[in-house]
Amino acid sequence: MVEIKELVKRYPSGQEALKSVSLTLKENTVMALIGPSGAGKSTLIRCINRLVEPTSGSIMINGVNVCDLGKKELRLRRRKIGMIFQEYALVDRLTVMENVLSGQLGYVGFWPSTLRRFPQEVVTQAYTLLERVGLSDFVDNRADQLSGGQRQRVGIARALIQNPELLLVDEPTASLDPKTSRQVMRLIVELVQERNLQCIINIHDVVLAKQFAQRIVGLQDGRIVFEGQSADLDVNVLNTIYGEEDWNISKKKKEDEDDEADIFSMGE
Ligand SMILES: Nc1ncnc2c1ncn2[C@@H]1O[C@H](COP(=O)(O)OP(=O)(O)OP(=O)(O)O)[C@@H](O)[C@H]1O
Repeated sequence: MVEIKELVKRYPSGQEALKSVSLTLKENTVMALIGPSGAGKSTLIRCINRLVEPTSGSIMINGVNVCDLGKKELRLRRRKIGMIFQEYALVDRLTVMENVLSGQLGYVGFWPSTLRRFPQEVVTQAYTLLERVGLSDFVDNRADQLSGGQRQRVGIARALIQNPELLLVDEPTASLDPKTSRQVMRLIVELVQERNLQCIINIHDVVLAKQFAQRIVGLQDGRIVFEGQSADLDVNVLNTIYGEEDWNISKKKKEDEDDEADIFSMGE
């Protein structure tokens, strides 16, 4: 379980990106963080594994307050937190297999120059994960030979090889086409369920958030302005989070024109 209490982040510039944020996340749950640009979503995700240092408050992950951890303890704890980034953060010149194995470096402790230096069970686990994410035919391909969707799948396998308890996912679909975005979101949700993980996804696409996350947290100007189930995410809630907008109409309607599709009811 993740329990965040009264989390504040003030950057040295004086910008208060998080203003007393509190939330709880249980196992087997995907939580989507939505909100306008600058609301504090990335800051919140990065505070959880202390890539950004919180100013005050507490972040309990399975009973441990990560804000209290010293350098060494933090390094150990981070092994239990998988991170999936927007731009994949793969090493282009390495193969798919080497990129996945690099997720284990926290455990192995140094960069083994050949696969043979990784314990056999780790290499076997990497093969199993690559099969699970649909990349068994690309094991030896260089990362820069892959499509965006395939690269994101490598990123997912790399995060999972550390056997994390918590997955932090930052804009996983930002550079992907709509179909690939859905496939990546579906894969993440399935893996969270299969492995009984907790998962927080920072995502701009509210339709994907509504379709794939169970819980939604809406941030605005560093504060939570909505927390609920995805079914509760309706036009009124969108107005609260992003400000007034006619979410279903793309242009002014002529009198005799048919109603436009209700984009936001997709998948309901
Ligand atoms: N390193 C930094 N130093 C100073 N201010 C920062 C820093 N990083 C972010 N901020 C500020 O903190 C606020 C929250 O930024 P953050 O990136 O967390 O928002 P976000 O919701 O993730 O935005 P986006 O959706 O555009 O990525 C913004 O006002 C931003 O300018």
